Amino acid sequence: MQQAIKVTDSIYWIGGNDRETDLFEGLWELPRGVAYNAYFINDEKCAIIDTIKADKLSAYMERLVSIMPEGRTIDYLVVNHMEPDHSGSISILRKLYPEMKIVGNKKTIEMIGAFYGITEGMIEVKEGDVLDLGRHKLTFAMIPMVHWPESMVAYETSEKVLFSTDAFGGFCALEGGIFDDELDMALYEDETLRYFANIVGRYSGPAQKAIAKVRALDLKIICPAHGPILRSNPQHIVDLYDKWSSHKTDEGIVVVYGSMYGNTKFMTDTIARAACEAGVKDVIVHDASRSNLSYIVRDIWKYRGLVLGSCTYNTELYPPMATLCRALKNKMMKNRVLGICGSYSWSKGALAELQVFAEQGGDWKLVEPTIEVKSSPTETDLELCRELGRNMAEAVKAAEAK
Ligand SMILES: Cc1cc2nc3c(=O)[nH]c(=O)nc-3n(C[C@H](O)[C@H](O)[C@H](O)COP(=O)(O)O)c2cc1C
Repeated sequence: MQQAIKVTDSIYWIGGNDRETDLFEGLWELPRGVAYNAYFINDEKCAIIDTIKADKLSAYMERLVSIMPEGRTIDYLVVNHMEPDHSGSISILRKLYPEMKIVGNKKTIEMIGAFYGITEGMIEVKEGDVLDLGRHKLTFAMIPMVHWPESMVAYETSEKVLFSTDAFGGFCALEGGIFDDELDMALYEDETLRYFANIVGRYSGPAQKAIAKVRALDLKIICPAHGPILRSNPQHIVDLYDKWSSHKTDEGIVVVYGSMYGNTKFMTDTIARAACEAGVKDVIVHDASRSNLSYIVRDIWKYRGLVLGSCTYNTELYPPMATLCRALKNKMMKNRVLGICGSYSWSKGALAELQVFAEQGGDWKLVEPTIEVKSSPTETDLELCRELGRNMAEAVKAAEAK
């Protein structure tokens, strides 16, 4: 039977690792899996923080019963977030522990009714309310839109533990270790950024408000809903989320191309080479057709510069490039520099759409020249590509100097 893992003398991890789901939310690749964290607090009253995705319930239940004291029941289920990777087992838990009170805010309670048809046995909490378990006391704070409207966190005052829901979480199953000091956190950081950029990034404004609340707490341990538990240096993850949600970027350029026969790729490779020759070390090239969108968005979130190059396809932007532009617009990114180029053979189309994206797709400073090539780039076109590469390099360096 799977065992609960001790976080403190009375708090236990009862979550599960998912290495079977290929795509998180049906979209984002999970080559290293994902963890759904949930916690049990043993006190005069027993409480659970969150449930788990329904098909991972068996590991969760094994861990729970491994630590449940004899003759006790679950008094409270705290629901910090209603996304079904955390809420998916509420109905079964309620059947197993019919006396268990479900604790959530007004929006949580509405959602529990809508998702699971449960309307009885709820405790509604508001900002600052305290749930008394005995020695442990949970104080609730609302963090709407990090990641859903009902998202909230619970801070346990006696042990200074924050149950932070999706905030400060990341992709990657917990590989043996579950605490930051048991793992090579450098490996987890990329997956945490990929999670942030794709799941939370759009809600950077709300994330900043949540971070301001967290900064006011005396913190010993952060227990997020995904990714490692942060106990050796919990401030580090807060600093990372703060950096990413305030749109602070590293010096570097992401180059993404959409190309069927290599002509547009020739242009973007030329731009990438010129940027490198102009002194930018981090130049990352993605093929929009082949890189999973989540990796492209992760890298774009990290670096200040972005170059988009697309061929024209049936009068429009090449479809994977259109998908990327749409995703980036949705993210409402700020403080970035952008270079664009396009190719066509008769009607044009791609570059015009990239120009619209440059104007309406976020806070992008357009770097000249924009380049449009008929079929295959000439030496004159390639010289313009080199110029764009050099100008991009200058722009990302100048932005850093500010
Ligand atoms: C299926 C297909 C559809 C295309 N549709 C258009 C189009 O509507 N208008 C246009 O000007 N060129 C169109 N083109 C031409 C390409 O955009 C052009 O040849 C471009 O240089 C190809 O770039 P690539 O080598 O990077 O794929 C199309 C090409 C293909 C293969």
